[in-house]
This record gives sequence, C-alpha cells and structure tokens, in this order.
Amino acid sequence: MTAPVLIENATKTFGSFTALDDVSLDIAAGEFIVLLGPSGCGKTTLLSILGGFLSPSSGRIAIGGKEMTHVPPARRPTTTMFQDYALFPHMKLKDNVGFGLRMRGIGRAEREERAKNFLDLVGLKASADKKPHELSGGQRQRVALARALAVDPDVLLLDEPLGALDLKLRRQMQDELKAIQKRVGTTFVHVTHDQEEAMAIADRIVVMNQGKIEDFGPPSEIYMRPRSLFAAGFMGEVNFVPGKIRDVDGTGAVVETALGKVTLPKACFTAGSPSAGQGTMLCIRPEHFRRAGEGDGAVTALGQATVSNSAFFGTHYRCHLAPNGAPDISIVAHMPQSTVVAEGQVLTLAVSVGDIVALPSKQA
Ligand SMILES: Nc1ncnc2c1ncn2[C@@H]1O[C@H](COP(=O)(O)OP(=O)(O)OP(=O)(O)O)[C@@H](O)[C@H]1O
Repeated sequence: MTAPVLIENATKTFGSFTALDDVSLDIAAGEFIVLLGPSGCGKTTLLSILGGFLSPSSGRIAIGGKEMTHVPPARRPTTTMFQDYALFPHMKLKDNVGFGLRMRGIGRAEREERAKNFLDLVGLKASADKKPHELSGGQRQRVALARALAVDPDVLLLDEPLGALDLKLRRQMQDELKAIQKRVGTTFVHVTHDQEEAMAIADRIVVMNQGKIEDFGPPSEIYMRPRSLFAAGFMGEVNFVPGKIRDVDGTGAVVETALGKVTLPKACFTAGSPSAGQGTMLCIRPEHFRRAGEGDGAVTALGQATVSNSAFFGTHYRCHLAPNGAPDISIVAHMPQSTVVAEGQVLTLAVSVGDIVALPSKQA
C-alpha cells in the first residue's frame, strides 16, 4: 500500500527552543523522499511527528487524506525503521519478519508465507530459518527492512537506517533500498546527513537547516538550481563569488563581481527576480569552470587566475586557483584531464552563464 503525506505549517518547540519551524511538505504516494541536513537540523523531529512519536506544537499532518495530527503511532499507517534495528536474537529470520503480523493477530500459515515473500524481496529467502547472529551487518539490515515492510505500511519512515554500515556496504544498500522501494511502491521518508546517499536514492530531497526547509526538489534540481545558499553549499562543492546587481531589465541583470561583470539571464536568479543594488552571491560548481576557448556554447570570461595547486584525480584535475586582482577569492575548479594543468600556470577562467546560480547574499 502507499499514500500521500501532507505536512502543513508544522512547528515543534522544546521549551524556548524551536526544533521545527513552520515546515510544510506535500509528498506524493509512492515517492522516495529524503530529509537531508546537518546534525540537529530537525530531521528526526519531523520524522517522529510523521510517525506519531511526537505531536507538533502547531500545524497538522495528514496521511492518505486522513487527519493524523493527534493519532497515536499504532493507529497510523506508518512503520518506522531505526538505525538500531534491533532484531530479536533468539528468533529465526522468518519469525523476526513475521513478528509485526503476529502482533496483528495474523495466523501462523499466512505469517510464514508473507515473511518468506518479504525475505525473498530482500534476497534472503534461503536464510528464513537462520538466526540474526548468522548474518552480516548488511543482511541484518535487509531483514529489518523486510520486517518493516511485512506489515504493509502506507508510509515507511527510515531514520538513518544505513548509518551503522561501512561505506562500501552503505553504497550497495542504497542501490538495493531504492530498487526495493520501486518494487513495493510504498512511500518512503528517509533521514540522512549524507548528501551522496540522498542523491543516490531520493526522488526528491528536502534540505533542512535549523528547523526550516531550505530547498525541496529532485536531486539534479537542488544541485544545479539551488534556491538557497545553504542548499547550494550542502549539496556538493561550490564556489561563492560575491557581487552586486547593477542593471536589471526584463531579461536578466548585470552583476558586478571581483572577477568582472557578468550578464545573467533571469533563470540564473533561482530565489526570485533580481533588483538593482541588491547584494548577490554567484554559485559556481568546480566542474563548470573551464579555460576560455574550451568547450562549446556561450561562455563568459571571468579574468585570469594563477594555479596555486593542482592534483590529478583520474577524471579531472582538481585545481586551486588564485584570481589575479582578487586576492580575497579562492576558486576550486575541475579541469578536463585531457590537458595538463601545472602549478604556477596562468589561465583565463570561463564559465557558461547558464551554469551560474545567483542568490541573495543574505537570506532571511
Ligand atoms: N526532547 C527534546 N528536548 C529538547 N530538545 C530536543 C529534543 N529532541 C530534539 N531536540 C533538539 O532539537 C534539535 C533537532 O533535533 P533532531 O533530533 O530533530 O535533529 P536531527 O537533524 O535529526 O539531528 P541528527 O542528525 O544529529 O540526528 C536539536 O537541537 C535537538 O537537540
């Protein structure tokens, strides 16, 4: 089963501290949503409000069109899977997976049948009679997922479920989790502070900071067209170049920066229309820099820069560049591996204007 989730103006305070600040989200049935943000930003608080373990101080929650704000966890169509997935050590895997069904009064034959189906879904059908200590960490994680899905929730809430796994296993489990979610079609809301994990699994990412939503959209949109400085910086590496908006017309604006003037179309201003005199921050990803004259399409030259450090990364050179005439700015650029970039070399930097995002330099 699957259901849409609606969160309207949810706020959660603990004494005078606001952990969640006027958060609204509209999640479609069957979506894989990731709540992403640094430690303490309110991800778990939001997940706990969805699961019914916390009540919002104000605002409301609906799941599948039904009011859920004050409904206790056991009466919600949700299951929560925690990082500490605590399987019962004395029970066989099929009994661990069937445990929730037993609690719901489902008879042994049906329980075993469903437990086996869900163990099959996570690739462990042949291990149904094993006990948790006979499994690896990744296999135990799969059993926990099978157990959570076996009770057929409309929405599965996952709180850093891969946090305890080593990096290689974690990447592998991310792929599996995504594939399983697509097969079952259940709405997943998954918490992580790992940006790569979010990009690997999410249909849409909710970027959170200090109890607020900074950005919400598909991974590529948040990476390429972020709507906040925080989201731009949290989703991968980015160079910030400060500037001032000078001339605005219907098509865009001219921005004056320490690297020179850049004419940007309206689409570059992802947080709203530019206004003259406003301070702005240009966000440029390292891979969007190139040397003047390289690549196709219209590029804007951003002056000359001296390579202060260059390292070969296989797919590219990662360079630190000191723009000539702008000592306060340091640039990280990825240059194609086809041409050697050496320390001390002077390059004319260029970027395609369509790759630049301009955001208000001070966001409320
Ligand atoms: N019961 C509580 N009483 C007081 N403060 C709380 C309580 N629960 C959470 N907080 C505070 O609310 C803020 C958000 O906590 P939350 O657990 O939602 O963050 P998080 O983004 O999930 O962080 P992490 O990634 O570290 O788990 C934190 O500053 C935390 O200290």
